[in-house]
Amino acid sequence: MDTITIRRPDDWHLHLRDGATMAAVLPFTARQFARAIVMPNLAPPVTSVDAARAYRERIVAALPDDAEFTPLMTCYLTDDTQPGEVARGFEEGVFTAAKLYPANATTNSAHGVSEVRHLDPVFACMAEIGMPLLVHGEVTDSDVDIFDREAVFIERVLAPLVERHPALKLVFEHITTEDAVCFVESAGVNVGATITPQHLEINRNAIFAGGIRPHAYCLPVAKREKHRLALRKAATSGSPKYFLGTDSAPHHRHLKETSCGCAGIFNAPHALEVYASVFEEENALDRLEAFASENGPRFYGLPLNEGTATLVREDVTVAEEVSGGEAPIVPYRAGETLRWRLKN
Ligand SMILES: NC(=O)N[C@@H](CC(=O)O)C(=O)O
Ligand SMILES: [Zn+2]
Ligand SMILES: [Zn+2]
Repeated sequence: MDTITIRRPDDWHLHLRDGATMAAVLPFTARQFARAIVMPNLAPPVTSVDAARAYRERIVAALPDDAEFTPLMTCYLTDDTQPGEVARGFEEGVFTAAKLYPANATTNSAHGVSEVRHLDPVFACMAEIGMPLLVHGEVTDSDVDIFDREAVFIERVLAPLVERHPALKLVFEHITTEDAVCFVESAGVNVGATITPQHLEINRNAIFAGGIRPHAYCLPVAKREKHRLALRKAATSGSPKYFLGTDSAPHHRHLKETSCGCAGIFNAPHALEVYASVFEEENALDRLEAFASENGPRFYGLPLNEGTATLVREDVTVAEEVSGGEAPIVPYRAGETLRWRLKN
């Protein structure tokens, strides 16, 4: 098989940033995906219906003329979030979901939630109206080893949360461990997960291959090989619980290549091609469409896209860097050759 045509895919986890950076990175995603769940971790974060509406307008205004792309907005939950604001945003079609960042877990999460249980009234309201909760699943205690933060989060925060709100639609975002796969498997149909291209391709060795590799660093950090294998198995299993979420997280080159580099991998330019290679390596190309284009909208209760995307078996070399507005950004697998090319 040298060509694959699938229903046009969506990205269920994306960072677009704002301003000139957003305008520079947006065309990459609009070329690959019909819709994307846009993360709200701007500075300051998107915590209100008005802020999300304004951000959505800035994104739409920055789209290339020929783009067919719909941004789906999210509400950043803080200790002060009121159920009424979240519900109003959902009912007015501004918020598609709400995002839970444990305070200080990742980029721009200083305003995140300090005690998850305190937001139970918000979660109860979301369960009632069928609004999905998206979770960055890592504890932040400095005494927990960074490679254990996802597994400990499941035990201390996520399992109790799901038990308290059994009907809540919940997406465990960018899962990186076998523990997360086991948790998702054991939970009800209302619990799903996104999986990034990099966590299917690299394990933690990639961060230290011959020296320190800032462009392989994201959060949650890549784990041991056995976890990568569990993620590949889950993504390609055909289970409707797993769907495509790139977590493309652009940071300018100088903010990655420095003594304290930012977390985040910019994979938007070739995310679909990378997923296709993974599915091919797992002999599961026939399941790529479900993962990329069907499981996400079905979980969210949104219509499937009408158009198609075609991948051809042709080498494509990833750029060494791309323009990121004020400064360049280094894409995932910069300078390397990929085996599939998205045609359009
Ligand atoms: N994934 C990352 O490493 N970084 C993301 C935040 C996030 O998704 O946790 C970012 O906004 O840069
Ligand atoms: Zn995250
Ligand atoms: Zn993210």
